[in-house]
Amino acid sequence: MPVLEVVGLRKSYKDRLVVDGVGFAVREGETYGLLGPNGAGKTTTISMVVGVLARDAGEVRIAGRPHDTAGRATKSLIGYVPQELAVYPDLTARENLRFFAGLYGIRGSEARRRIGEVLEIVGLADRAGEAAGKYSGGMSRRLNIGIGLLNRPRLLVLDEPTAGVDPQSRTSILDSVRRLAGDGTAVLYTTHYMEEAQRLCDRVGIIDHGRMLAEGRPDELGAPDLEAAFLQLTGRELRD
Ligand SMILES: Nc1ncnc2c1ncn2[C@@H]1O[C@H](COP(=O)(O)OP(=O)(O)OP(=O)(O)O)[C@@H](O)[C@H]1O
Repeated sequence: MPVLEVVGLRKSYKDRLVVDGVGFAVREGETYGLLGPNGAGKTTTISMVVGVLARDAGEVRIAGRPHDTAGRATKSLIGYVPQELAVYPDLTARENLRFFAGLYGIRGSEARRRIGEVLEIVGLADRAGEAAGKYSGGMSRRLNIGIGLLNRPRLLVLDEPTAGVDPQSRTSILDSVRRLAGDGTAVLYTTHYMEEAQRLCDRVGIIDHGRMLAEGRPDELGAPDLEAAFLQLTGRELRD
């Protein structure tokens, strides 16, 4: 059974249909990339998947159970890292993690253990005592991912985790994703970077104008590489 199953997702803003019948599944240990140009509907899709945005139609199942915005049981299986950073600049990385662990109801020695694990995974263990406001953009992004990992999610959802970060943080983020997937976490992420998706993703879905145009392993999409597949499918380069 997939960790995530999405069927027939639909969303309109006023009269504009921005997500139009999107469906896909992500299995345990699988990294699934949702690819598409600006405005394709990626963020809207994953916002509905995690439940921060109400859907007009469609179904989301997590580990076989229906996921609705009030469903605590399925919510606790998801780690969500949005595009915008959500860390407190005056707190250290460790203090940020402690604060967010508290929100998840993780306290005391369990919180300490979990925070230690997370800092290790995102490669910030040796900088954990520094104020988050002093971090580079890439380090802040890694801290944000760490927050999404505190509850040991079975599904990790990342919105453009490597956009605009320095090469070192990018490598670190991709290593973290590989390691988490290796441990069985299902990873759903969006990216603009085709070459990155080609290397990292077990499967990708190409989305444009709110529709899923193609889906499969990067080498299955019938073009020399993802960049070419994208151009064939949409008639456009990825970044217009
Ligand atoms: N709150 C909103 N109200 C009205 N329109 C919206 C709203 N949020 C998004 N849209 C529109 O819906 C479409 C899909 O947006 P979305 O953010 O999902 O795209 P995206 O693929 O994630 O793009 P990007 O790569 O730029 O983040 C866009 O045309 C956007 O302008």
